[in-house]
Amino acid sequence: RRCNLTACSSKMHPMWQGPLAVPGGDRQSPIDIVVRKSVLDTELKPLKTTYDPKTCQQIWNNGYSFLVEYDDTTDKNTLKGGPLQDTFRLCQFHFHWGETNDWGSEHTVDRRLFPAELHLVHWNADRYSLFEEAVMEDNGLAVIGVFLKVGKRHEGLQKLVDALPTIRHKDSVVEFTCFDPGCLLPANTDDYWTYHGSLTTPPLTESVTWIVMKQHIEVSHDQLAVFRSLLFTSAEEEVQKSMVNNFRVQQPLRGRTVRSSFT
Ligand SMILES: NS(=O)(=O)c1ccc2oc(NC(=O)c3ccccc3)nc2c1
Ligand SMILES: [Zn+2]
Repeated sequence: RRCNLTACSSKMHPMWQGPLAVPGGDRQSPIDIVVRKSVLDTELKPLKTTYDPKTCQQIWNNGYSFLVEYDDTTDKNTLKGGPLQDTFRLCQFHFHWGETNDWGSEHTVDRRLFPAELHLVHWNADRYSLFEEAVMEDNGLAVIGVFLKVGKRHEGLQKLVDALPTIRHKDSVVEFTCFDPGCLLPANTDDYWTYHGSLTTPPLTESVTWIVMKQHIEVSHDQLAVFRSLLFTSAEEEVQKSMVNNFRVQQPLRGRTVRSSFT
């Protein structure tokens, strides 16, 4: 079970002890997806992703998670279809995880926790010219969420895992090329839930169309353990803090409907 709020908040990074909800925020993320309350929408199309591994640029520790960043100045990495009317460009992907395999995901499904969650962050390139503009608009961003379970080793993830010890501290950056983010998607991307929400870390802006995959991916215990070897703190800080429990607690649904692309 996810630790109760007090236990979590004592262990959680200060950032997550901050505002649990944005004042007046009525579409905050993450949420618990109550499967039997989700509504089938037959208009929802299959997702269409096109990613070019050559546009991968760097991997860095931003003090909340580690990010793999892509060149988003062209239409080489796009997300279309699903609930989206426009073409969205991938700018980065990152993860959230716990200190143990018992919790770590941001979204939950019928209160079920996963040890980690992948977020592929895209912005609406049909209407805006930069992420920074799109992040302020209610149809500006689309984030694909993929749950991770502990099981067999994920071969595609290993190249990324091997780079983590080189970015242990906050603000460390290394060049990272030729990585296909598509290898982190589950085999079935036709089955997903979608709802209107927000970024789950500051600035918490309510500009995200969330697309949460029903099918999870598997990574090995050892691969996930390397995530936990990262640090929230920069090299200069005297007290080093392990980067774990970098998830936000679930937010009120506030009457929103979660749609499903499947029955
Ligand atoms: N956990 S989350 O909701 O997916 C989430 C939360 C907070 C985020 O801030 C950013 N910023 C950029 O990607 C960015 C990209 C390009 C330039 C500047 C910023 N992405 C986020 C995703
Ligand atoms: Zn995230």
